[in-house]
Amino acid sequence: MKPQVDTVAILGLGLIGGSLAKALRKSGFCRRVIGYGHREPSLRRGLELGVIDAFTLDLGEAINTADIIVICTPTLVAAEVLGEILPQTQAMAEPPLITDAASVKGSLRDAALRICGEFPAYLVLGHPIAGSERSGVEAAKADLYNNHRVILTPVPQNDAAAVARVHAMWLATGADVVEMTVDRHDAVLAATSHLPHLLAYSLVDALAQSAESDEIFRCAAGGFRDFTRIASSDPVMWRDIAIANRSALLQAIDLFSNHLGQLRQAVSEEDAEGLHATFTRAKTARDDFARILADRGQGKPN
Ligand SMILES: NC(=O)C1=CN([C@@H]2O[C@H](COP(=O)(O)OP(=O)(O)OC[C@H]3O[C@@H](n4cnc5c(N)ncnc54)[C@H](O)[C@@H]3O)[C@@H](O)[C@H]2O)C=CC1
Ligand SMILES: O=C(O)C(=O)Cc1ccc(O)cc1
Repeated sequence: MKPQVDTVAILGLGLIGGSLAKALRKSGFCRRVIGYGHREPSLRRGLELGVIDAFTLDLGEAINTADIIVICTPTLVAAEVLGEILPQTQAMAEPPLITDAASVKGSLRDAALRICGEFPAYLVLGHPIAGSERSGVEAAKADLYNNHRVILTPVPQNDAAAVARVHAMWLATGADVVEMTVDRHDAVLAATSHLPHLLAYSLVDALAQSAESDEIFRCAAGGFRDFTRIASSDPVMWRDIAIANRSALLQAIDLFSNHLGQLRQAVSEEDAEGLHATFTRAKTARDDFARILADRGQGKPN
């Protein structure tokens, strides 16, 4: 691909930023990818691994040299980083395009409004729906976003050319790019991602604290492993997500608690018909979901 921009700067070179850097370098979307962060060792490691072309510990340098800045730090840090960047870019005649990969969008939209008064045309919020329970630049993979969704959440104040450029950047990684409102994004992700992580952490924590925990974990089967894989995810990342998306997450928790309460009652009353109906509905929905994933090339249809 002929380079569409000169420099992309990745702020926070971990799994998500490192994977984006690798994918962009492989695709040729930009001439070079630079890393910025507060920890030199992981940036140096990124350079050794060929994830980035260069790095800087100077935020001003990253802002002044990049055409696109992608914030890939934990969610609450991303709002702080916007607080450092936007006062500088607001004073520039031709500010770089700014985007991000954080898992919650409303908290960043609100931070941008607080900092700038009105939403900057050149800030396009986004979220790749791809990742894993692993973190850090060592886990970065060039094909992480291939055949995965990226959700952009443009607002009316956005410049259409800025949105198109972020769209093109993610397309270059092999992703399928869709658009959604900020609030819809946060409600959907609360239900499909933030609640499942909370449940996995909760189940593992509850069992780990019980007196028989050693025996429970020794005897657990594949279903327990599948259900709890995401409880190995980074606690800082998920603490930030739970706080940043608390309002939508509380609604998802309440919906789920209510449903679990009904299932509890069905078990207690030996309501075989009710249990069977619930499990059948869920199996049909899960089988449909598995087929959607298989059609997108993301797994087997089961
Ligand atoms: N891990 C996943 O599966 C996914 C994560 N996300 C979101 O992407 C973002 C990054 O997640 P990961 O790459 O998994 O985390 P990570 O822990 O692998 O990487 C985060 C990076 O940010 C750096 N960092 C922390 N504070 C910083 C600061 N003040 N200034 C500059 N750099 C700083 C860290 O040193 C680290 O290199 C998070 O907002 C997360 O919610 C989005 C989709 C999937
Ligand atoms: O590990 C998994 O299965 C995930 O669910 C990855 C993930 C984590 C956070 C996101 O905001 C999006 C995707």
